[in-house]
Formats: sequence, structure tokens, C-alpha cells
Amino acid sequence: RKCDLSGLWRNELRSLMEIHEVNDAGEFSGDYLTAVTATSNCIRRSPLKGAQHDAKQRGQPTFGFTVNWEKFSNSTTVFVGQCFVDDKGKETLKTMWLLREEVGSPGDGWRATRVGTNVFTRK
Ligand SMILES: O=C(O)CCCC[C@@H]1SC[C@H]2[C@@H]1NC(=O)N2C(=O)OCc1ccccc1
Repeated sequence: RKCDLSGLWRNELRSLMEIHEVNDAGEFSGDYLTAVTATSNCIRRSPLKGAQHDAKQRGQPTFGFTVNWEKFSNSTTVFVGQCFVDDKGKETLKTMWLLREEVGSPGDGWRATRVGTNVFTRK
């Protein structure tokens, strides 16, 4: 089924995202293996949880998920996006994300959130 998110995905930074089965409520969990790091920390798999709209009902469903970079740093990233299918049946996940870095005090909150985009295709 197209745009059922379970499976292995890769983005333009060559990071990998593995999504396990999607349940009847559209919920899923998985792992994110980033290829890039802003810190000297070694690259670790980080758990993710999210939900998508029913790919049986919607041809090109929207979704969202949260990555908890727990072993990596105290950051959190939330992704939101939509799955698109081209005329050859190739699926693309177009996403935007907010990355929240842990800062020492509320006064530092102004510099704590980054925004970006990622595109994923099946690996
Ligand atoms: O799709 C991709 O793979 C690219 C984006 C994912 C990279 C993530 S962002 C959070 C985590 C991972 N790399 C990194 O340095 N992180 C981190 O938390 O570093 C700590 C930090 C966070 C914000 C600012 C400076 C350092």
C-alpha cells in the first residue's frame, strides 16, 4: 500500500529512518539513525513515535512524529509532513521539523529552536 509509512526511509543527508508497523489508529514507532551531528557525540539510533492518517482512506496522508535524541543529546525534534506518490508510484515524504535544544535557562530559550526541512524516499 502506498504511503503506509512502515519501512526504511533515507533523507537528503543520507540519514535513515526505520518505521515499524502502523496500527489501525495510524500510530507508529521507529528509529532514526542520523548521519550528521552538531556535537562530538557518536551517532546513536534514536527512538521516534508518531501518527499518520489512514493510507487506505487518503492517498497522500499527512503525518507527524517526534524523535527523542535521548542518548545523543537532550534535544527533541518534531517532524510534520505529507507523503506524495508520483505517476510512477514513487513515494516521497516532504517534511518540516522543529529542533529544540536543551538550554540552561529560560532566558536562553530565544536561541533554542531550529526549523528545517527534510525529504525522505524509500531506501
Ligand atoms: O536528518 C538528519 O539526520 C539531520 C538532522 C538530525 C540531526 C540531529 S538534530 C539533534 C541531534 C542530531 N544531531 C545532533 O547534533 N543532535 C543534537 O542534538 O546535537 C546537539 C545540538 C542540538 C542543537 C544545536 C546544537 C547542538
